[in-house]
Amino acid sequence: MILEIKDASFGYGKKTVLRNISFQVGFGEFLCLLGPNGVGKTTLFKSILGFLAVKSGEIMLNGQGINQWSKPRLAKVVGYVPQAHTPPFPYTVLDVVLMGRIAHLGSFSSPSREDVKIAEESLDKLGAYFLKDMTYTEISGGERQMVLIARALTQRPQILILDEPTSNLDYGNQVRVLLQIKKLSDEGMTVVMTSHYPDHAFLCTSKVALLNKKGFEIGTADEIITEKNMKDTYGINVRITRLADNHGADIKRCVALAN
Ligand SMILES: Nc1ncnc2c1ncn2[C@@H]1O[C@H](COP(=O)(O)OP(=O)(O)OP(=O)(O)O)[C@@H](O)[C@H]1O
Repeated sequence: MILEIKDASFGYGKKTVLRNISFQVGFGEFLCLLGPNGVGKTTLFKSILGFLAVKSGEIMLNGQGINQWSKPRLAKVVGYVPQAHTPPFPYTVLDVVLMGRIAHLGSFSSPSREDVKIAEESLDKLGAYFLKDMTYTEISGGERQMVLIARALTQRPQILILDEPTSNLDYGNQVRVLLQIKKLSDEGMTVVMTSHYPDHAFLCTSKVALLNKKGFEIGTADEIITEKNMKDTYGINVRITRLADNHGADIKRCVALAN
């Protein structure tokens, strides 16, 4: 799926949060959106999801403006992983993951055996199958995050939007989840996520967009994650270092300096 933002401005009522943003993410691309707290990352996502109208410009999916997409049609193709939340009812984990199939079910129909199989496979892919029969309100924040990602995978979307998908995860699960998402993008899914960690962008993404007071910039991780850009964006000194992985491939890392 191709997501295209054309000279769009975003905001609430009279308040404009982001101005004149343009970018494109295509089949199999994985875009990481970096930027400081409050810069407008979630606002951009709300607009892509159709929850918030753009103030000007256009958001297109496969060449068609999203205002021409019906809500049910959008719900089938766009998967969204919000920051972890606690629902008011004590559903089982499997029930929460099965909610990812809702857009594919007819009115009043219940999930089929195939739907349950897809939901179980999604949990399994993330190493979270053991949570299946637990009560969603009684698992940890990180476990809930895994369940929300499994719910989005169960939807089998064409584009996956993730708002800080690793924010509650331990060090190992952060890497496992990112590599799993990268696998989906390698298989052709379009992925857009936010992160507060430049290293996540180095690890798995094909494009990086940087939002800061100076504006908006997009390119490869190597082009965008520079010592100057990180200083301009986060106000801290960093050093970008290189090392080799177990196969000799080059990996970059962004290291914060104490001075
Ligand atoms: N419903 C709302 N009505 C008015 N202003 C809002 C609303 N939601 C967010 N904002 C404002 O829009 C700006 C951008 O907020 P947003 O949540 O998009 O930032 P963000 O980049 O996702 O931040 P974070 O990294 O902290 O999650 C902030 O100034 C915020 O106060």
